[in-house]
Amino acid sequence: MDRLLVEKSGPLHGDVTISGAKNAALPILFATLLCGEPLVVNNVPRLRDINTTLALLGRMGVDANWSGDNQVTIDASSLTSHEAPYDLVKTMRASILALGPLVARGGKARVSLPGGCAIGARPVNLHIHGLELMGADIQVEGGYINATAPEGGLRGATIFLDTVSVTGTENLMAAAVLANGKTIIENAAREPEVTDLANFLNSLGAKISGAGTDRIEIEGVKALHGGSYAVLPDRIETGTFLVAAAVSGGDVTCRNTDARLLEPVIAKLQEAGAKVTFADDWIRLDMRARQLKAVSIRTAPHPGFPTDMQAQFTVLNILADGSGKVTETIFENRFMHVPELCRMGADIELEGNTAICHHTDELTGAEVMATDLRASACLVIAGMMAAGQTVVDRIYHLDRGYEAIEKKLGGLGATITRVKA
Ligand SMILES: CC(=O)N[C@H]1[C@@H](OP(=O)(O)OP(=O)(O)OC[C@H]2O[C@@H](n3ccc(=O)[nH]c3=O)[C@H](O)[C@@H]2O)O[C@H](CO)[C@@H](O)[C@@H]1O
Ligand SMILES: C=C(OP(=O)(O)O)C(=O)O
Repeated sequence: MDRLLVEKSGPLHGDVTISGAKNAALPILFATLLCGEPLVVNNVPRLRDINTTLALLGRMGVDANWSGDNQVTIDASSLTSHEAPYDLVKTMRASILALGPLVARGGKARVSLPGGCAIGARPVNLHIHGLELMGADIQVEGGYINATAPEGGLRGATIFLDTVSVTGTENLMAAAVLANGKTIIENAAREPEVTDLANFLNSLGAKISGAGTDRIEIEGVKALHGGSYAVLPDRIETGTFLVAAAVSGGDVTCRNTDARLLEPVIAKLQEAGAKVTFADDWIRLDMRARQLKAVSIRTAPHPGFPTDMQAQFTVLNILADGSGKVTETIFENRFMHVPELCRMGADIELEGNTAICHHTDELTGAEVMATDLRASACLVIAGMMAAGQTVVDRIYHLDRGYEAIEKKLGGLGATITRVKA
């Protein structure tokens, strides 16, 4: 298993180019199952999760391949299988996004249940319930969801989501594109990645309105046509680099990104004392000669503070002056990074779903274990601020969601080496 050796860094300086968003690219790639004509998707990040998705699409008979550094070309004109098997699904929960498109286009789907993961149980009951309201017959057996569309295909329906679910909204929105009649999703997720998926599908002839609000309407169409689309920038990768710049006292400009995607994160960075400036496609954070102050955050669905930035702000707080409370409201077990940070000398008290983070004079390098994607990123940031060397193990988590993170941080002055297993 690959590991990262992270040395203590000085202030980070320079420019870093942000990749396309993993959480937009994944639903977009699965939604290509809806379309029988050729498609090109640009600004796709080179990630383990994307390769898993291409492999899954390949198993279904889709011709899906890299055709450029960050370009994927797809031909899903003939589907030869409607199954997403456990061996691939177990490595990536987002595989559940195959369910809606498969049952909408091919009339049936057999998708392995993704199971829980380090951050929580993460059930998919809302995905299943929504498809049932659209007329699908669903049986869960032997760890698989077996779904069959009714005679004549899925029917439009009004779906109230009990809980705001990002991939739940995306799965149902995608399925509704080829359903007969109108579907309304109430209490829909408003994340920018949901809007990006809607924009992609509309560019192929879908009729979706209201994406980005909590009420999405989809008027079903008979078929989608081919086209090309560029995935939006990764707001979580951007936020991770901004936090790394802030804790190091540096001056970093993130390019190929969009500040409008990061309003809650930028607001907290400014509250923490950072100078943040931005224009259309860049964000600069300047922390030189400024004092870092702890901030309290509470995760919430968009436009609230993103849970995917929670671990990074936990590190920010332990390195800042004062104490800050980090409250996690989305996932029941998303503090696995806390014991690892404490092994590096952090002073954090866990009380239920709140981590109370106190200023720590100096972190010390240690051998730490990455438990999930954002926890891994937070351990890399902590390692750059710790005396001596930090060894981050199990970085396959990191490779799921960050494109060449050690190279990008290296370009800003960090010393991080990947050791191949
Ligand atoms: C690939 C992708 O886009 N992943 C993101 C997506 O995950 P994901 O879409 O899996 O997360 P959800 O928005 O669905 O989860 C939100 C909450 O709803 C619960 N829930 C969800 C579905 C369901 O059927 N029943 C149910 O109870 C979950 O357990 C969780 O407590 O949104 C999360 C919340 O912003 C992010 O952390 C993930 O990075
Ligand atoms: C939790 C995340 O991803 P996933 O839903 O793919 O596990 C994440 O991107 O932080």
